[in-house]
Amino acid sequence: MRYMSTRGQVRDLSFKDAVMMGLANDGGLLLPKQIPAIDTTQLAAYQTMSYPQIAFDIISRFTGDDFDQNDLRELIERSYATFDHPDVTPVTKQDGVYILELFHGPTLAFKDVALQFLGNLFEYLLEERNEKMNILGATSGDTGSAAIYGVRGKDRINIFIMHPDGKVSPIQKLQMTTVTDENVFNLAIRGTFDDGQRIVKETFNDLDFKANYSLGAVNSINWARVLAQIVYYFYAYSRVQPETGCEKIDFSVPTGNFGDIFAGYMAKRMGLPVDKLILATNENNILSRFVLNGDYSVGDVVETLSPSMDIQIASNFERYLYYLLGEDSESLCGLMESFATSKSLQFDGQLQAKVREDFDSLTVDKAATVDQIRDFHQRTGYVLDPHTAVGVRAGERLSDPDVPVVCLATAHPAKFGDAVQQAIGQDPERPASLDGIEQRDSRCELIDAETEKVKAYLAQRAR
Ligand SMILES: N[C@@H](CCOP(=O)(O)O)C(=O)O
Repeated sequence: MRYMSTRGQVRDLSFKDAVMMGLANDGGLLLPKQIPAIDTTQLAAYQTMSYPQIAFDIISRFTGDDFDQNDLRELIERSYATFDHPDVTPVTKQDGVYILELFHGPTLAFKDVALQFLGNLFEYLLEERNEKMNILGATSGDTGSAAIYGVRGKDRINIFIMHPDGKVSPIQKLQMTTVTDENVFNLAIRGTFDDGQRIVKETFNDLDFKANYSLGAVNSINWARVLAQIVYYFYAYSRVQPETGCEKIDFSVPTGNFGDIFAGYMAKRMGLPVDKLILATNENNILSRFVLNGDYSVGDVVETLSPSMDIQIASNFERYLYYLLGEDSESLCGLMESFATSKSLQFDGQLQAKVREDFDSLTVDKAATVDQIRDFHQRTGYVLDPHTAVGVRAGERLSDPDVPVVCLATAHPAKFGDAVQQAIGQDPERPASLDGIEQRDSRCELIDAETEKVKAYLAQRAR
């Protein structure tokens, strides 16, 4: 199994090197050269396998022979032992829709599924290579704490996480800033998540800086993030298919940075019988406009009730474009260059039709999000977080009545108490991990959204 960049200049990496490289050194994103296929016999076998067993089966198809398989199995088991549910990502049926609960990890969001794994993977690879790493990441709310929990206290790693000041929920902020381990640095940037993501990319694209400070990536620009997220699509299918008897399945995915839904797209390419991937967005609906009209043009970031999706430029979109353009790096580079200056891409009817073979989409605004949380709670007693509400709204509106729909529950409602309170007039139940969080010590620095300032900050505190 070898890896190459969407932009064609990085051509032949091992899995381990791809994980360590994060963003490809030519500015593109890394992808496996071949996509392993999972056949119907294996799909059936998953029905009696646990989450970690399925995870091992899938992940090991992407790691190649130089990864000791016993070590990999142990690493995966350890990563999911931190979840508070025996099924890791349980599926529950509520009023006709299946909810895939991805929020049973330490920081109550789907990001834990990949970042518990990636934290352990980094530790393992750094030990093996006798190296150190400085992680630089950007978050709109959930990746930050999940990444911090994935690597806190780890010997060879320092982590620097930027979040947009004042634009994440109070609990999201506390989950990051109350981790005061020596290796954790929180930066509140004066800007948006897109500024943070731009700073990450500009810093990684300075190849001398990247090498001098051994930069590591925890955002979904890192292939290992996408890989670990592919697993739960197969897991959900293995639990829902036997119950419904239906061969096909729809997934509805609250979408911001396009990493989660891209993992679903990869699962489909591997052979998972996905009928439709429903891309659910809030008012920051650049991806929805792309799916419905071929219009990928950047607007201003709007603050919504689902802050983790307050994103305009979705980094994994490039991975999808690579496939959409027939794996043609040259055309992709042309498009990315033109996007860098114009901030807009328009796709013709033929490409739009190709997109619609896999995706459908709906924009769910603030009022509809509140209405969805309230209405769903009245119908089922189940409390949705605002991101999941966006996904469930889209799933209920767009799925085919003959095809079961699985909605990805990306975060626990307790992370977004204000939105829930607004919708149902009561606070969501609080998991024990949040007990006393407001009283804990916290540490965070405010900084301008300028790449050079962030680089200087990191350089002074690097391992
Ligand atoms: N929604 C994310 C934004 C970063 O996305 P990632 O998947 O690339 O880490 C967040 O909550 O931080």
